Amino acid sequence: MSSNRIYFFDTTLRDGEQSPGVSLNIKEKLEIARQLTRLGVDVIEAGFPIASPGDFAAVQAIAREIRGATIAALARANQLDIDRAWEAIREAEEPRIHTFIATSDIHLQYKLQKSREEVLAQAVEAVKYACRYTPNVEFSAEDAFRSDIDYLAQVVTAVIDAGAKVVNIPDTVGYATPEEFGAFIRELREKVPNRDQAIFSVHCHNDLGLAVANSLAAILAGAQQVECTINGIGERAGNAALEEIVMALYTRRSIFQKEFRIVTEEIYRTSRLVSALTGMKVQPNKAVVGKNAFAHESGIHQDGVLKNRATYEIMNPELIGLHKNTIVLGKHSGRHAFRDRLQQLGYQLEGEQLEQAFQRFKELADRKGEISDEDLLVIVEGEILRVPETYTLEYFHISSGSAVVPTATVVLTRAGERLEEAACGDGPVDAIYKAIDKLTGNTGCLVHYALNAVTGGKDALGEVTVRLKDEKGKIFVGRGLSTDVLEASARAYVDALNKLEYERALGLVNGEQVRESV
Ligand SMILES: CC(=O)SCCNC(=O)CCNC(=O)[C@H](O)C(C)(C)COP(=O)(O)OP(=O)(O)OC[C@H]1O[C@@H](n2cnc3c(N)ncnc32)[C@H](O)[C@@H]1OP(=O)(O)O
Ligand SMILES: CC(C)C(=O)C(=O)O
Repeated sequence: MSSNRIYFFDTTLRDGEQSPGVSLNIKEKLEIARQLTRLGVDVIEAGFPIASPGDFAAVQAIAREIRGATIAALARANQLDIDRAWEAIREAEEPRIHTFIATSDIHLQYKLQKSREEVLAQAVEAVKYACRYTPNVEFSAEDAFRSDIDYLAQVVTAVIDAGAKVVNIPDTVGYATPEEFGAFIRELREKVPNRDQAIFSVHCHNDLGLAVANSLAAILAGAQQVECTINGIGERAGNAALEEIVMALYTRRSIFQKEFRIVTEEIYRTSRLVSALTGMKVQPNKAVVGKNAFAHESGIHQDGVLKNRATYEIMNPELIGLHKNTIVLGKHSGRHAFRDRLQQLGYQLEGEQLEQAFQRFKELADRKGEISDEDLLVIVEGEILRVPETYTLEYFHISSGSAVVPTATVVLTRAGERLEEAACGDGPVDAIYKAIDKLTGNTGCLVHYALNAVTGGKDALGEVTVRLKDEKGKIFVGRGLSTDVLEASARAYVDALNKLEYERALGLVNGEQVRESV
């Protein structure tokens, strides 16, 4: 283990999925795990297997398929959680059990209702128990930063003695400031006599917008692993954003002098994929991956960049995988040019997937003319993420205006059967959704609807993201893309329903039996 090496522990699929309104199915989780592997993360925290049969199945599928990264599963400090975590990850190339318990007095008193002695004993017991399955055990002291540092040091020393190979020090509620957190990690390390027998890790939340700054301060203070998520998604205000930590380490390498194995050129693609699948848009001014991160709007800046990029750019956009392209793709382009551009964008589509994406590209090019890389990415992501279609949108007709009740007629096919219904609504989208509900018998409710223009101009593609909540509260994200926003809205809704049907078919909705194959 090089002392200069920083290990990236990605928890997009666990803490990231704890973002309100986010729910990923197995196919989506696998797709993200594959991309995280290409990105070069050291550890993928695939989920919390005890949480639900769906979580268990997703962690197991990732453990079975992914090679080249450690696969971690979260478990509370008890035998049932640890057994379940191990069962899910046992087939991984490099499995890791990640067990945790809180160490702050506020958590002990109110949440766990246990004394310090009891929690210390439970932490040690859990680590010893997990070590019966694998030597690769990580222990997290939840709410570590608000814990008494001498007690925390006692717990950390004891779990290392019990066999933990990684000890994680979270700022669970994002309370720390960088100077404080750096000093905290430094002091803690000094107070732990067996510190050299484990990797020290940090896990920072972003409640005060300081998660990345705190993670970097911890690295300077001796932390060797950082836990983070793509686009910084996660519980409440989110986690430290992986892409920001990586680019800070790279761009300011004279300060940090750290090595890591992240392939920076995969950052942009990973960010897009996670945003597309979770339905969580990246804000335009977000560092590194925001739409405006490399855009220069004002004259003085443009003049400077034209003369020398370094005047206003501290990072080369190509470093994160953002390429400018001069070849125009449009309705006269063929499969070779299409496939070639996809390869440049990092997608290797073959066979049926390539054909479907190509057909979709042609349909859009017919309506839109020039297709940009942004448009292409949306098409490809849609294709990769497509679940088997229970319902296919064939046709819809809208009657709407300022003085009429909006009415929609929708035609879907289900297993070759043509289904037709009409409904009125508060607006045209509402009317379409009511007609689809009648056709499919959907009783879930729409909890989120967002319309986003993929590129600029009046022929911009409209991308609609919806979140549909079923009777048990499970969320299904659907996406639709079209130059016509009503069509994009209809497609997004049908996509969400198809995902719901897909999970039902797998037996993962409402805690039913889990089927073996995914
Ligand atoms: C900081 C973090 O991000 S931690 C991870 C948070 N993630 C999640 O919670 C994922 C989703 N969670 C779930 O699906 C559920 O909460 C489950 C399945 C894990 C547990 O569900 P339930 O058994 O119904 O318990 P519930 O969530 O209501 O309460 C948590 C219980 O775990 C206990 N607990 C909390 N943390 C720990 C821990 N690290 N070790 C042991 N016990 C713990 C609590 O004290 C409480 O116990 P009690 O029932 O004796 O009061
Ligand atoms: C379980 C731990 C690592 C966590 O998510 C936190 O403390 O925020």
